[in-house]
Amino acid sequence: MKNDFLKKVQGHLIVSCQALAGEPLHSSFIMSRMARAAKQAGSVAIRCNSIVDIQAIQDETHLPIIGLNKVDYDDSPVYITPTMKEMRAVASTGAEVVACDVTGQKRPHDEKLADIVDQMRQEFPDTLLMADTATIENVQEAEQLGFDVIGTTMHGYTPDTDGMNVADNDFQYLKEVLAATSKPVIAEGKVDTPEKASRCIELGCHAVVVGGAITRPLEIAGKFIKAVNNTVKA
Ligand SMILES: CC(=O)N[C@H](C=O)[C@@H](O)[C@H](O)[C@H](O)COP(=O)(O)O
Repeated sequence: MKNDFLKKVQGHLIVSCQALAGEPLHSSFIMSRMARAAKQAGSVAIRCNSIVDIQAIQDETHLPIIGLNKVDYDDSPVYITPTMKEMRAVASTGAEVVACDVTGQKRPHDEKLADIVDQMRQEFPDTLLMADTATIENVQEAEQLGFDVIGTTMHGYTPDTDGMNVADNDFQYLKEVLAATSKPVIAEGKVDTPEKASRCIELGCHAVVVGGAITRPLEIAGKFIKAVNNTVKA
C-alpha cells in the first residue's frame, strides 16, 4: 500500500530546501534549520536534495519528504536522481516520495526509466514516485509509466524548453499539463510570489512547491539589490 503523502499535502505549499555545493548555504545543518522555519510557517512537507540533507531534515522536522539526489554523470544531461542507484538510496531514507527526471533525455549508462520504475515498485512498494517533467510529452510518458504524481520541475530547464516559465501567460503551460493528465500535479519551478503559489492551487494543482523564493537568500537578496541599484533618486 502506498503512503498517505498525497492526502497530507493536498491544497498546500511544500517548501523546497536545497543548496548545492558552491551555494552559500550548502550545509545539511543549515538546510535542516531552513526546513524548521518552513515547518513553523506551516509547510506540510519538504522537498530536499541528497541523502545527508534528507536525513537531517527528517530528524529536525519529522515532516513528509520529497527526496531527490542530484548527481552529474559524464554521459548524460539527466541529474535529478538519474539512476537506480540514487533512486534506491533516496527511497532507503524513508522519504515518502522519490522525485526523478522524466525529460525523455538519455540517462547515465543508458539506464531505462521503465526498468527503474519496475525495480522501484518491487523494492519500495509504498514509496511514491514523482516525475520531474519539462513538456506535455514527458507528462504523458510519466503517466504511462505509472508515476504517482507529476511535477513541472524541469519546464524551462531542458534544451526544448530553455527560458520558458511555468507562470507565463497566467500559467498557460500548467493549464495544459492539468488537461493532459489525470494524475495529481504539483506545480514547481519559478513560483516566486505568494500570488503565483495561490494561483497554482486555484487552477487545480494538488500542491505547489516553492524553493528559491523562500530558501535561497542569494537569489532573494539579488532581486532587492537589482531593484535598488536601478532606482534613480527623485
Ligand atoms: C531545475 C532544478 O534543478 N530544480 C531543482 C529541483 O529540485 C531545484 O533546484 C529547485 O529549487 C526546485 O525545483 C524549486 O524550484 P524554485 O527554486 O524555482 O522554486
